[in-house]
Amino acid sequence: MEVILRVEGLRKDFNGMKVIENWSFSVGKGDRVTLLGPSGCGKTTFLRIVSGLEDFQGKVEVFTDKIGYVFQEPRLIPWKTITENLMLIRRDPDKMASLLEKVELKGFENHYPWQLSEGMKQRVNFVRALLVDPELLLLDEPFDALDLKTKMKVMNLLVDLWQKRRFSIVFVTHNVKEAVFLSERIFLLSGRPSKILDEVELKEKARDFTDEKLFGLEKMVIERLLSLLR
Ligand SMILES: Nc1ncnc2c1ncn2[C@@H]1O[C@H](COP(=O)(O)OP(=O)(O)OP(=O)(O)O)[C@@H](O)[C@H]1O
Repeated sequence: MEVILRVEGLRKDFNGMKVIENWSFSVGKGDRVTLLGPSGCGKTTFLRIVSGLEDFQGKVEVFTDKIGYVFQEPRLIPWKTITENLMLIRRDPDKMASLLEKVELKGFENHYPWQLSEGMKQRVNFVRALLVDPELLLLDEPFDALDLKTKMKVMNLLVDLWQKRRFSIVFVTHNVKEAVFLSERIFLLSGRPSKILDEVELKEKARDFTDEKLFGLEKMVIERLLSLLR
């Protein structure tokens, strides 16, 4: 397996408060991995560490500089239009137009963030991350602001793009269904200070959000989690 991210003995504390406790795992090229854990267990902190925004103890090796980061909230510059926000990342009008069309934002290029709904801004957040043709895509619970229909569209877009380009995905969330739908491997995290309790490998994949397989897989992960937390 060609590794894109290797984590060994990772620890993180903030002023003596232990957050991450001895995480070790690797993510291969083209892998889709989820870190599933409760609020406050260090999921965002981990993505910040991978992006080089946070110091830490242990070893974290990232074997690409093409990282796309979809933040939990859109983080757009309010006084710049959608086009201007995206151009800050990469000047590629064709790619930008094609991605905006895919997330149904064609026609909103010259709008300002305050003129868009939360869900629309979050879709711009996705476009911004995909614009760099990432080899490693970091997703920080980015679906919460999206209504069900839009969420399914954005997830299907991600799956389509992944099938074509086979970038690696590291998704952090507390949502079991989303984890099961978007990844093949799920690391189950404890509460803070968070440890990796177990790793679940999903041999089957659900076709879409209504596929019965999804509910079976979700149930299996929930049962595993409950047995670990007992
Ligand atoms: N810069 C910081 N200074 C001090 N404490 C911090 C800092 N950043 C995060 N923390 C603390 O570290 C812990 C983990 O935060 P983090 O945001 O990584 O959790 P999370 O798992 O992403 O939570 P959520 O699912 O609610 O987004 C929290 O207790 C948080 O208060």
